[in-house]
Amino acid sequence: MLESPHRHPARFITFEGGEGVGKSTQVRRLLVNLDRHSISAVRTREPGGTPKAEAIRSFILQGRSEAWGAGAEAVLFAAARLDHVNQLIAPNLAKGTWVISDRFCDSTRAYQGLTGGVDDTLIDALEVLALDGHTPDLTIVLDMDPEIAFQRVAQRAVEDGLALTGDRFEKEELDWHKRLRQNFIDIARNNRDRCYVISANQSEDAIEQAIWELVTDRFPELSDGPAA
Ligand SMILES: Nc1ncnc2c1ncn2[C@@H]1O[C@H](COP(=O)(O)OP(=O)(O)O)[C@@H](O)[C@H]1O
Ligand SMILES: Cc1cn([C@H]2C[C@H](O)[C@@H](COP(=O)(O)OP(=O)(O)O)O2)c(=O)[nH]c1=O
Repeated sequence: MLESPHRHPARFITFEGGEGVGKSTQVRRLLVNLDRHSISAVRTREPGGTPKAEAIRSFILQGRSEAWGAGAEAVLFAAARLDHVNQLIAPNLAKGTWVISDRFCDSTRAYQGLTGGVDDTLIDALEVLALDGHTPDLTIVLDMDPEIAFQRVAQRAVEDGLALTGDRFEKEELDWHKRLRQNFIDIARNNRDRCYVISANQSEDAIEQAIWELVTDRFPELSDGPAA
């Protein structure tokens, strides 16, 4: 494997959590901070990230797979992930570029597994298949009350003059989102070496700072300061 200019392997970081907790916002901010430290990084998302995976994303989020059930959907998310790993994640890491993904495998475990009732055995097997050894080096779980997250999303839609339509999963009831929140906490507890929970109920700047402290603590090569 090639190494980054800092002579450390490129890192793979994922963001997880419920709807509207600020994942995309913080992924963008992390990219800016990495750039300031001369780390080359790509931003990606799931489901999606490659043309084939984006095709699966549209199919699922438009609700066309809903009748197939959570098990088949878990397989579809994994099929998208397999392409994403093979075509984007692995090649970038191999050439020394960090990869920052807005959602990854923990979303399948939280949504289709713990919430959708798909058996752990299938979720585990799909994870082995799709990741092909590319377990994230760090997973940041953004955590907050879903009611507040929805208010943020609604507020922004009003400000932008947009209708609040919502995809398949955004249309679920509040209780469903509360269970989902707990699922992400449980996943983090079961993967303490990889997952860190950060409160998303803070200003964007405060969350960014908490994430940067975590990332620099985890990857000491970043503490060298910005490259000249
Ligand atoms: N810390 C924050 N405080 C207030 N609003 C926020 C914060 N972070 C993000 N937002 C706003 O909340 C909405 C959802 O954020 P977004 O990053 O798209 O979340 P996600 O990717 O988790 O769905 C956006 O309108 C965004 O501007
Ligand atoms: C990656 C992944 C996403 N999802 C769901 C979570 C979201 O509801 C949706 C992705 O839509 P997206 O618009 O990216 O949601 P958000 O902005 O909240 O991150 O797909 C799964 O159910 N399983 C998965 O494996």
